[in-house]
Amino acid sequence: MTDEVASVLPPARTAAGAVGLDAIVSDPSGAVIGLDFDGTLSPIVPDPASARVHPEAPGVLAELGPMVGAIVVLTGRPAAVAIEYGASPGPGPGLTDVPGLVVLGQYGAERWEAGEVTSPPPPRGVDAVRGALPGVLLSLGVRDAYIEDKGRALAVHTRRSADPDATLGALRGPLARLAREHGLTVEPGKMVIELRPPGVDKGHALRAFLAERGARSVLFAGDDLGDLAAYNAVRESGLPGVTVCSRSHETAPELADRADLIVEGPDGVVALLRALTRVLGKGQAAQYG
Ligand SMILES: O=P(O)(O)OC[C@H]1O[C@H](O[C@H]2O[C@H](CO)[C@@H](O)[C@H](O)[C@H]2O)[C@H](O)[C@@H](O)[C@@H]1O
Repeated sequence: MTDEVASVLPPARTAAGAVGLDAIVSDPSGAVIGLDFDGTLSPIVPDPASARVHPEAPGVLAELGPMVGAIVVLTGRPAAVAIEYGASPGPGPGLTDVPGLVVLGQYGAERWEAGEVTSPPPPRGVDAVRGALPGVLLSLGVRDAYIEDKGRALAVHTRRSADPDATLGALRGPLARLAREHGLTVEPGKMVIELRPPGVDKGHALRAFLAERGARSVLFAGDDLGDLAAYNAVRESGLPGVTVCSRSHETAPELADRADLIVEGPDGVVALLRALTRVLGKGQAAQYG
């Protein structure tokens, strides 16, 4: 990496991360840029339905898209919801304006691409859990948790409860039992416990996407426990790769410990993507100018 590039891009904290950044900069058409949605592209807010993409993210991604192999959003949200919440509130671009964007939703079970969503039908256990969940919460005396119905998964949020941590603690065991009884798995996250079908995670999803695109390098940015599987996929791929932690006061220590690069929340992610766009734009100008 030249001194000029190094002065624009934030430095990696690990040797593997430095190799990954080098590979992306020197051969951008082989790079896959993977991004989580909530907490990474979209600031965390109390009401899950009010989350919206960082206003500058789609514009930066729209510039970066043609410079790299692919940009993929890997999220626990339904793919169509990430697209909806990724819309521009004003005249600027939204996520649908990012050239070639793919969104892998519900931890990789769903795919949005070129305006089309593909999604397998939810397993029967999800219906059973949907029916049982309100009664389970009532039996535990939990009246202030919020159930987010994602079609093929149900997320129980405690961020707006009177005591979010205590409520989360009280729910952990019973929700794990409920999930087990109906063949589902539990996905813990920031003030949320999700009951979802097993068999996919962000690691599977990223591995398959890297193979599909014949990736030669990879960067993945995330902020929560569900993103660790994608961090594993970056390392296990054997490709030069960079794991990025979008940090906040509620980031689990494992995320920051295992990240090659730490940035401060979605603002930091956007700044990193902008720096990458600048560096790659200069490279292209030098090549063709
Ligand atoms: O994989 P992600 O894109 O990070 O999605 C993970 C979960 O994110 C959402 O919940 C989180 O963000 C909410 C809005 O900022 C916040 O209120 C909540 O406390 C966070 O856990 C989403 O609601 C879930 O469905 C996603 O699975």
